[in-house]
Amino acid sequence: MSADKNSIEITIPLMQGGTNLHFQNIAYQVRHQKEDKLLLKNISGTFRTGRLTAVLGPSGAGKSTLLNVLSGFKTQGVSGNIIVNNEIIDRQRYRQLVAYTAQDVTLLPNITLRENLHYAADLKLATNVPLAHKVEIVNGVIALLGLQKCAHNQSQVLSGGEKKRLSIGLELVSNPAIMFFDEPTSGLDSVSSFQVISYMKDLARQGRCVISVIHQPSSELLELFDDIYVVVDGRCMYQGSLDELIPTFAEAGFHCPPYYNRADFVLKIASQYDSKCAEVEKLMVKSEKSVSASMNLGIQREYDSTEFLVEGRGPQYPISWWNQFTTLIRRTTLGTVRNPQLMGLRFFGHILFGFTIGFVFHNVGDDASKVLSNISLLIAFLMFITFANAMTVILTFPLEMAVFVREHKSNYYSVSAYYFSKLVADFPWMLSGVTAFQLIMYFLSGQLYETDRVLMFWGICALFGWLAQVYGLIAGCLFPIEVSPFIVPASIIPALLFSGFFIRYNELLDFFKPLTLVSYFRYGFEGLVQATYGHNRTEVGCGEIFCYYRKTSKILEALHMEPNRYWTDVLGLSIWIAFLHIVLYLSLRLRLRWNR
Ligand SMILES: Nc1ncnc2c1ncn2[C@@H]1O[C@H](COP(=O)(O)OP(=O)(O)OP(=O)(O)O)[C@@H](O)[C@H]1O
Repeated sequence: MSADKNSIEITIPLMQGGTNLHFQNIAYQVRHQKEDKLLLKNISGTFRTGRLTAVLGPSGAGKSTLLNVLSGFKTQGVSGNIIVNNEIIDRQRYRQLVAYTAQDVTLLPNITLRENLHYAADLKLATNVPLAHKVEIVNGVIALLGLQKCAHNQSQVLSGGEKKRLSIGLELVSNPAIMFFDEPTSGLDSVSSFQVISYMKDLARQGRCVISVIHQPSSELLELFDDIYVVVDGRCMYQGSLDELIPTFAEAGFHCPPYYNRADFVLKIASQYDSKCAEVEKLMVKSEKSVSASMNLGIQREYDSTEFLVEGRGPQYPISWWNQFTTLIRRTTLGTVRNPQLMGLRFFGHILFGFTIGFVFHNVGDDASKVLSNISLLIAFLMFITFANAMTVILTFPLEMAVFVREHKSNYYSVSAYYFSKLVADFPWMLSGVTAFQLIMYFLSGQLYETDRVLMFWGICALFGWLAQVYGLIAGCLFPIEVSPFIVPASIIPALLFSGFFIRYNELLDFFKPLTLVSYFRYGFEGLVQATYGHNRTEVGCGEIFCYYRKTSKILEALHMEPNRYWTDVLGLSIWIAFLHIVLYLSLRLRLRWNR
C-alpha cells in the first residue's frame, strides 16, 4: 500500500447532478422504563444539494437522534418517509448514498491514518476499482482534509482534530451524496473548528448535501453555513437559510439584539419552549406548516407508505463476502502485530510462564512419588492457558467492537464476514502461544517423551486455548472493558470447581454430579490426565523404595476417572467450542441490536 507522496491532487470526483433529501413525518419512539417515549414527533424537512446545513437546538432537543434516524443508523421504532430526489428509496440504496460521522468515532489504535483510509477504500469501493485508483482517492482525501503531515501516524497518536478529519475522510472515500456529522467540532479549538467546517463547506460546494449538528457555534463559524434547521423537543422550530433566520424570528415577535450571536439568540428562544411560552408554540406551529408547504412544492408525488426505509433487493455490501473477509483478516493481523503489549502477552508471556512454571515443577512428570505435584501442574497449566487467552482478547475486543458496530452500520461488511475473519486472524497467535508454552513446560517438567502422548497433550491444550479465546471474545463483546475482567474469572470458577481436581466425582453430592458433565475444565483436566497417565501407560518411574502411585491405574482410581476417556474429553471440549462459537455469533448480532 505504498503511496506516491508527491501526488496530492484532489481526485475525489465532483457529484454528478444533485441529491435533495426530504424527510416527512418522521416519528421515533423508544421504550424507556416501561413507558413509550416519543423522541421525534412527526418531524419533516428538506436538505438540499450543494448546501451546508447546521442543525441547532438546546441540549436534549433530539438533534443526535434526528441524525441517527436520517442516516439509517436507527431504524427500530421509526416511521415516516425518506425521499431522495422525489423517490422513496430502499435501505440498501439509501445506505450507499449516505455517510454518517458520529461525535466520537472509534478508530483501531495501531493502524495508520493512510492505512485506515486504504482499508475503508478496499471495503467500500467496488472490487473492480483498480488499486491505483484507490491510491489516488486516498491521496485526494488526505490532501482535501490537509492530513499529509500525519498520514503515516497511527490513530492512537493523532490529535483530536486529526482524528475528526480522518473520520470525515473515512466516509469520503466512497464519495457519498449525503453526509451527516454529529458535532464535528466538539473538543476542537476555534482554529481547528473553523478548518473542519470549511472542509465540510467544500464538500457541500462539490455537489453534496452536508448536514451537521453544531453546538454553540461562534458567529464566524455560523457564517459558513448556508441553511439552519432548529430542533426543539423532537420538533422543527425553523428551517431555512441563515439569512432568513433573524427576520423569521422577528416576524414572530422575537427580536435579536444588534451584535448578538444568532445561534445564541435562537437557542435562547428555543429554551423558552419548556416554559410553555405561547409565542414559541406559535412559532413552532408556523414553522411546521411552512416546512410542510415547502416540501409539497419540492416533492411532486404523494406517498402513502409510512414504512421507514424498507428492505430492498440489491446487494447490501459494496464488495463480495470473500473480499470483506480477506480485507478484515489483513487489517486485524496488522493491528495485532503492531500491538506490542498484546503480542508480548500472547507470545513472550506464554514463553516466560512456560519457563517459570516448568522450573517450579521441574522433573515431576515421570516420578510416582511426585504424582500429586504433577496433577497440580496439569490444573495450573489449564488455568494459565485460560486466563492468558481469555484476558488478552477482553482487553482489546471492546474497542474493536465499537469499530465493528460503526462499520457494520455504515454498510462496510456483513456480521459473518467479520466473525469469521476475527476467528481466523486470531487463531494462529493463540496456537503459537499455547504450543510454545506447552512444549517448554512439557519437557522442563519431565513428562514422558512419546510422540503420541506429546500430540495428545498438545491437542487438549490447543482446544482449551481456543475455547478460552472464544470465551474472552464473548465477554468482550457483551460487557464493557471495566466489567469483563471481573466477569471472566468469576464465571470460570464454577467450571473449575467441577473439574474433578478440587473435589473428586464420588465425593460430590448427587445434586452436583451432573454439573461435571458441563464443566469444560473437567474435560480439559481429564484429557491431560489421560494423555499423561492413560492410554497403555501402565507404570510411572519411581525414584524411591516404594511409590504408592507407581501403577497408573491407581492414579486414575484416586481421581475417580475411567481409563481411555481421552477422545470423550476431546469430544466434550469440541462441543463446548462449537457452542461458544454460536454464542459469539449471537452476541455480535445482539450487540448490533442494542445499537439499533
Ligand atoms: N434510548 C433512549 N431512551 C430514552 N430516552 C432517550 C434515548 N435516547 C435519547 N433519549 C433522550 O432523547 C432526548 C434527545 O436526545 P439527543 O441525544 O438526540 O439530544 P441532543 O439534542 O443531541 O442533545 P445534546 O446536544 O445534549 O447532545 C434526550 O432527552 C435523551 O435523554
